[in-house]
Amino acid sequence: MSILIKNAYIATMDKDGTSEIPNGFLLIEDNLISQIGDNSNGAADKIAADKGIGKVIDAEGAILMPGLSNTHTHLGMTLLRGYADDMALKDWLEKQIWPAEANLTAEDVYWGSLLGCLEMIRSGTTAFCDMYFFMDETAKAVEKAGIRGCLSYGMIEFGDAEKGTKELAVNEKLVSDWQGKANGRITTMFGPHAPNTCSQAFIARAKEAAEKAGVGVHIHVLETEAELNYMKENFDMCSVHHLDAVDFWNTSKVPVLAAHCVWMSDGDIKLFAEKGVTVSHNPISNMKLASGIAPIQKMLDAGVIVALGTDGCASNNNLSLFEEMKTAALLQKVGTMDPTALPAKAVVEMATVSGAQVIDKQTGVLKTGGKADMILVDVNKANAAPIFDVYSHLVYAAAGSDVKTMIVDGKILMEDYNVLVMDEEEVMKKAKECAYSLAERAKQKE
Ligand SMILES: O=c1[nH]cnc2c1ncn2[C@@H]1O[C@H](CO)[C@@H](O)[C@H]1O
Ligand SMILES: [Zn+2]
Repeated sequence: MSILIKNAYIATMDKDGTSEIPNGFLLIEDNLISQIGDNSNGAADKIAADKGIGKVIDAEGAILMPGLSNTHTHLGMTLLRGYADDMALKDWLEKQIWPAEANLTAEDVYWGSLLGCLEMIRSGTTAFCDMYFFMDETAKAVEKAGIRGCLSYGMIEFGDAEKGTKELAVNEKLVSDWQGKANGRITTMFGPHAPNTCSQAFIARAKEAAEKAGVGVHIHVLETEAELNYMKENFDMCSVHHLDAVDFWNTSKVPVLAAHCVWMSDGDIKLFAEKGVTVSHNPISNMKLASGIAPIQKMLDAGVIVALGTDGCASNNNLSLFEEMKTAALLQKVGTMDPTALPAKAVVEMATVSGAQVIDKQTGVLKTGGKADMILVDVNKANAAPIFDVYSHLVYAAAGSDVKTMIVDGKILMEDYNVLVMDEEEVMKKAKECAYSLAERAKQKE
């Protein structure tokens, strides 16, 4: 189906082309953007008539921009939203989250993932990178929801080689079953959990498997000072250098996605810049668990690719990248005591272009030939009057709930606030049932 969007304020996020078109149009044919341009001379209506376009969206009063990419999630954790708060990472995982997760079923993860997809559609996220369990279920949810998902299985090996072999087999099956499915909307990665929950040898095996399969790797790294201290005590070096010793950060064959990266030294940052690692910055989770402030401005200055992520819903507690963008900017300013740190446009780039680097390089900007993944942000709202600068509006004043329309891979998933791909009431009902029953089962086992 062809779709023509007209009268939009377009923020293309394309560094090589026109970055803003105040009265623009965009034409989608199949799943690709076939034309984008100025509409002040009424070009759109002529195209619609000439081509006999059936679907025309009048985007007067809306910003048209690339969809946002959430580069670090544990989607099934929507069920644990608010399950355990106000704790440090180690206690939070060991005393609350892992015992609860031990009771998870495939059905739980399906409804939790679908709820996550719904929340992402409603807040402008068209693509995400996930690391969790029962990933077939998340894949099915992504297939149904119509968004883009880059899925990894969270492998935790705890230095047990036999367990490691089993974990790798699970992730390998995910890759062989789902890579490229749903017209390429589903891609996969290997997900060794973290340098303090997996051995160096195991993480090296995971990287090898990823390179063999031609897919990326997704890992937590230097999230807490406790991890840094643990690595120093046991290996006399930080996580980054410990894994560099097995060439883990080499991105010449496959992308490497590192979540959190709070406790990075200047040397670590230089290494990530040279290697081309993508960092997923999760400011809200890092603040909530009091993990610290990642040196993002330093990373950007050094040339590191930095994207944004929410982390799981149990440490955030939502999936809104609009909140994440604002928090990223504010936290960096107060952390460096420099109000010029992480300006608005740089933050929007993190959430769009930079995130797309590891998910699908044909997305993340609006340009001819690119895949048609985009959103309309409603600016016919009190919090959007006036707008002097589109990036300032998106980062400091807008909210996820201002997103009114979403198109992914040329298909409309939400139009004028109506979600077209699932029964919202049913998804919320089932997810709540799963969540309360999971909590009940976890409590009984205590
Ligand atoms: O911020 C975090 N740091 C480390 N682990 C996390 C965080 N959030 C969630 N998980 C845990 O990572 C595993 C994913 O497969 C899950 O056990 C999830 O609870
Ligand atoms: Zn995480």
